[in-house]
Amino acid sequence: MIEILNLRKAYGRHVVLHDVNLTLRPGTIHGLVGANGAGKTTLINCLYGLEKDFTGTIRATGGHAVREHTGLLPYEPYFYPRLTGREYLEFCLQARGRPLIDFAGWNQLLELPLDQYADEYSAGMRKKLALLALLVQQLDYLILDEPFNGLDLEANLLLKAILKRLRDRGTGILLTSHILGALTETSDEISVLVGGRIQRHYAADEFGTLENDLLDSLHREKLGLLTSLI
Ligand SMILES: Nc1ncnc2c1ncn2[C@@H]1O[C@H](COP(=O)(O)OP(=O)(O)OP(=O)(O)O)[C@@H](O)[C@H]1O
Repeated sequence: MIEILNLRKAYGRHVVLHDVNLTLRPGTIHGLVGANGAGKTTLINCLYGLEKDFTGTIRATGGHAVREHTGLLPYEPYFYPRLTGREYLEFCLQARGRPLIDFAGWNQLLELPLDQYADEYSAGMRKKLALLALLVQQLDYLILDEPFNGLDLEANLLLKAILKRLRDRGTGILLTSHILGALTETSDEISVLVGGRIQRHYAADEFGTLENDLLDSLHREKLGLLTSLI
């Protein structure tokens, strides 16, 4: 289990995260939803150790550093120039001290041209390669920032199936998405981040009210305007 307790992060005088508490359990998909600028990426960066300057506690059971057993899919994966997809996968395994494997079986899933330069891939292919690199590492936890964004319909459907299978095999997954349906279809629980605060935590049997709650909390005034217009 990974626990975030009373996380507070500021950039200068701008407090971006206010006393955030969140738990990521093994065998669970935890969705994180929030408007642009709500603080999702900052939360992920603190969780993964990419931001150091925060207060609060982030701890994994067993006393391991979160990063030891956790993979991150960033919003926009970056690849060094002149590195093929295959070399990137090999680099990721070597960086974790894992033995090299034959990627052929794994690549039947995502069908990437592994011998082309990764920085010449399309946006969707780049996301698939970053995902494939996480899959081959067989990590205990995954943090996925907008994994569905940029993927075609086929890959979206496949990714949902992959995430559910990983969850059933015990992986704990933290997932952000602006596509509410993608979150409610895959997640076991969803936290709503508003202005850097966890506004509410929803269990799966409460997802039915989530869309209307969000509409009301985000757009109450506009909904009033809509009623007067239409
Ligand atoms: N390096 C930084 N320096 C200063 N302010 C930052 C920095 N990174 C993020 N912020 C601010 O922190 C707030 C939260 O940003 P963050 O990227 O975490 O939001 P987000 O929920 O991931 O948004 P989006 O859905 O648009 O990706 C924003 O107001 C942003 O301007």
